[in-house]
Amino acid sequence: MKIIFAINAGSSSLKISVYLAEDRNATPRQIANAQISGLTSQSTKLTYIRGNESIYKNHQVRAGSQDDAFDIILNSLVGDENLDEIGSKSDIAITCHRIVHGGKYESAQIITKDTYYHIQTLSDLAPLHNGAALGIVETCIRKLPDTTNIACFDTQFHMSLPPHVYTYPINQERAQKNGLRKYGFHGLSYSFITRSVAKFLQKDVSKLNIIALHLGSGASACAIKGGKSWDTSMGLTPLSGLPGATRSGSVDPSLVFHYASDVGKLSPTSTAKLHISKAEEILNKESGLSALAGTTDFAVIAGADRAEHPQSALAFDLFVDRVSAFIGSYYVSLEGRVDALVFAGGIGEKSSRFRSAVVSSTACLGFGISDSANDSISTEGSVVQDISSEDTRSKVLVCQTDEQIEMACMCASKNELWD
Ligand SMILES: Nc1ncnc2c1ncn2[C@@H]1O[C@H](COP(=O)(O)OP(=O)(O)O)[C@@H](O)[C@H]1O
Ligand SMILES: CC(=O)OP(=O)(O)O
Ligand SMILES: [Mg+2]
Repeated sequence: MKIIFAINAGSSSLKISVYLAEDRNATPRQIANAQISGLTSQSTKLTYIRGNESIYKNHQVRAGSQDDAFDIILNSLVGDENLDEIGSKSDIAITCHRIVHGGKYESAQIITKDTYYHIQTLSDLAPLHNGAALGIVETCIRKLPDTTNIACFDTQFHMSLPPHVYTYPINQERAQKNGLRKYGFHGLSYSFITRSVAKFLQKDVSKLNIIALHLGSGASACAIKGGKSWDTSMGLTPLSGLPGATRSGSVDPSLVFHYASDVGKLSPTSTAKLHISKAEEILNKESGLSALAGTTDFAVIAGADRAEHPQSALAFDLFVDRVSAFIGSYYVSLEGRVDALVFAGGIGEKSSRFRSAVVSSTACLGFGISDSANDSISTEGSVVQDISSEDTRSKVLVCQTDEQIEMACMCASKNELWD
């Protein structure tokens, strides 16, 4: 029996789930889940569930960074006298970390000095993520000396992208030398979505074709063909593709040169560990929905009165337009053989208004939803919920994605951790 900590440092949230793993063949059982959300907004909130009991729901806390959030959650979990399975920090046998950029790693890696330094060299390619996640890895090495740290990569699921999709039309010698290609992210989520939707539709994973949308603070789309990633909207870094809470998504690459005279300089928040230019800072942290609507909270954007808040209406319409364009593109690249369109991530799971707008703008592809099913999605309900209308050509589903259980399963099945 082992206790597994699964840590998911997103760009606006920190989510930690705790599992008990009986042996390498059993699915780890969740015993607690804690998350701090709103790290890019003024109000950070803690939600903590032990077993089936809600201990805190949207409880205001002060956390300015992923590091602060980690300290709060670790203290809540280890300090909880009623969480019987954890007597002390040394009970935590395995800690898995979601590392957004894993370069060419094809499987989860036990974190040694070498893997740590390699992941650090990739930090410039995931400026909102790798550095923050490595900060938490360092804290775990210091505060949980008995745990084995494992890196689980967002990029792994996309290793199946075909060459004509992952190649950029640039000098190929330079591309290969510098690893300049489409990597794709949110892979732990897409891997979970693929397994869960195949089970829901009672289809063999290897025969499943879906268009999946992971729409959170970072947003991406993925065409999944025969259960494998076939195309995805993020690229070398998580900046390209769809706009995010603070990210521009794809823009004309020349825009950077027209923005301001000093965009090529290092930004003031650049450090010895992370070299981020002013241009990268603007496009990653000062753009996206927040630049248009003045908030990163999509519930506020979707709920705003269109006449009174035209900026929110613009942000909403622009996001619908960009998401719909990827659905159209992926529908074609899957040759119209699409079992389901799947919504996931904070926005995909919680905004019925957004799902409705996207499905109506892609109705020409045969997608249709039932308004009553769409309005009654419950985040406490089943993992996959069906919102399709009777006459839809492909199913339209909502999946409560879970990157933490994906990591816990990946790690629990590693033989070397049980020997
Ligand atoms: N009730 C809601 N309606 C619409 N959007 C929501 C709601 N609650 C949260 N969100 C959006 O979900 C996003 C967070 O999604 P999540 O996938 O948890 O983020 P992260 O990218 O940090 O992992 C926030 O940017 C917020 O705008
Ligand atoms: C890759 C990425 O953008 O992740 P998140 O949405 O969790 O910030
Ligand atoms: Mg996320």
